[in-house]
Amino acid sequence: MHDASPDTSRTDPAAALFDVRNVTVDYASRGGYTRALRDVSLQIRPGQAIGVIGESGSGKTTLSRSMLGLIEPTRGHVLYRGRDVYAMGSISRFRVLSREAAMVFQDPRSSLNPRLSAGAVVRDPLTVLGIGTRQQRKAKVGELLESVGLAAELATRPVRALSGGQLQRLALARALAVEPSIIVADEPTSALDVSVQAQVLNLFQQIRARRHLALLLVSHDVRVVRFLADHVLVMCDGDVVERGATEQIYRDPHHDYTKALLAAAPRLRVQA
Ligand SMILES: Nc1ncnc2c1ncn2[C@@H]1O[C@H](COP(=O)(O)OP(=O)(O)OP(=O)(O)O)[C@@H](O)[C@H]1O
Repeated sequence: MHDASPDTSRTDPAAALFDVRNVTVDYASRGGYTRALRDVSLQIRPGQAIGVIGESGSGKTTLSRSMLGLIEPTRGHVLYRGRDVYAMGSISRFRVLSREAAMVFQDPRSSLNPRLSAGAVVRDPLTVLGIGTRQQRKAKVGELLESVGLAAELATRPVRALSGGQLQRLALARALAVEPSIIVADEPTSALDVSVQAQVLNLFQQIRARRHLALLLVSHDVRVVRFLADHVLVMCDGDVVERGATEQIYRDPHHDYTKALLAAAPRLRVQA
């Protein structure tokens, strides 16, 4: 395996946010099982952006979900700041991970409740986790909307009245509400029009830099990963076949699968 990354695994585990150790996930299927992940290890440190690329079915989503406490590994361990996620009770697992690791999904139209107002969407995680007083939550919603480039007045608008780009900004504001250490984004721009994809990618980049946020970015779109991630994991049929610093992998891929994946991708134009 080509491993150009000095800090994705094996190095000082105490400093990692996530430390995924030899995780295997099997799904039961009729007459047997599907091995979605095979002995996968990785570490994510504060502020680090890791991209996971691979074709459909390669195990990207299973990896991110197992890190978020949603799919228990068949073998191996997921540690968050040194604590084994699946050794915690389900309530502490929820409390720790929902405060520390926030998700942004592919399609905000299906992940956000269309009947809620934009403000309620952002306020919800604060209310559920009991963060701040009512007044503090209200003020924070306005700040969060503005931090993702949405006018604070949008707080009263229903979700269904917002555009795709506005919705993904809203999803990011919701994710930021709990002041997480890491954002886990699964195909965050693939449901958006091409014209707004670049804006949303730029926003992710700015917010990450401003808040020193770590990012786990799952995408089949290798251009998106190149733009946002410092390190890349290349997955094929549940295996990590290559990993390393993004530019190194993109300029000099070693594995045939990575070469094919990169060769198939068109160029992405993002204004800096
Ligand atoms: N709930 C499930 N039950 C059974 N098999 C599953 C389940 N979820 C995923 N799989 C299988 O596990 C493998 C990995 O799937 P996964 O969704 O993690 O891949 P992916 O790379 O995220 O794909 P995509 O880009 O299409 O979302 C695939 O073979 C898939 O069919």
